Amino acid sequence: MSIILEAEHLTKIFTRRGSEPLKAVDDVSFQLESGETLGIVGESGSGKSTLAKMLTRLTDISSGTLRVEEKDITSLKRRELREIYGTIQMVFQDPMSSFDPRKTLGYGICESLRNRGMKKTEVDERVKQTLEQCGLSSEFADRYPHEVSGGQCQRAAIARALIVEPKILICDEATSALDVTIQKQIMELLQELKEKRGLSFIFICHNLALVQEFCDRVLVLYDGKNVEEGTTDKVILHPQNEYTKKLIESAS
Ligand SMILES: Nc1ncnc2c1ncn2[C@@H]1O[C@H](COP(=O)(O)OP(=O)(O)OP(=O)(O)O)[C@@H](O)[C@H]1O
Repeated sequence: MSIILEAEHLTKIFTRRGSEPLKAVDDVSFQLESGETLGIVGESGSGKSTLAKMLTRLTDISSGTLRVEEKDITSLKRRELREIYGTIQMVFQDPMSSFDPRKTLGYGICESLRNRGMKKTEVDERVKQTLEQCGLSSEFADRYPHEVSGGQCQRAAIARALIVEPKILICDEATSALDVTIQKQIMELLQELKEKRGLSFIFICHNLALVQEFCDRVLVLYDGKNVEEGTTDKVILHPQNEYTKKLIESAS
């Protein structure tokens, strides 16, 4: 297997006028293999979302190096990032707020393709196909975010991420806002996409049962630091770090 993403000593410091600088992500290093699912766990405020945003360059990196398919993307400028978004995409926790309420889901899903100058007929066909792959009929393209359920909206958000045919999907609590049955359906969809497309996943989730079911390896963040990393069974069944032990105890 080849390494598709490599984080070396990633650090994020938030500075705000009138308050002490905050190290939200502190010297985090890890590798993601092609086709692998890496879970990132940790208590609220441990830096999971900040790390996810660094990996997609939605937030700037204070120090360290980030490579995607061996290309150093640590300091790429906004306009240079378009190429990277063909490889790496993100799905957020709240699907409703990730779509513009005044635009149809179809409009939101194909935005990145339009920006690439693809023809309208081709774009429409891709939207239809991708929606169907995500378990929604093509008529959902004409609906507005408030006209669909949370689960359907998350499927549309996954379609929007997949339409550019990325290799890496970062899911930041992508099922946390959904009820248990819908959560299970979305997990099945992600599993199917993983098998069919050979996608690599970074799966941020506070539900350790889901992490255990879905992830090959787990990284534990505590106070912005990578305190433990290993295969899912090793970390969850035989944790070494005291903090990981507490995290697992509190979840069971
Ligand atoms: N834009 C920002 N400016 C300043 N501080 C921030 C910013 N974003 C996050 N933080 C701080 O960074 C730390 C890590 O936050 P982050 O959202 O990454 O944690 P998390 O593990 O994802 O938490 P949760 O599970 O609750 O979503 C927190 O102390 C948070 O207050």
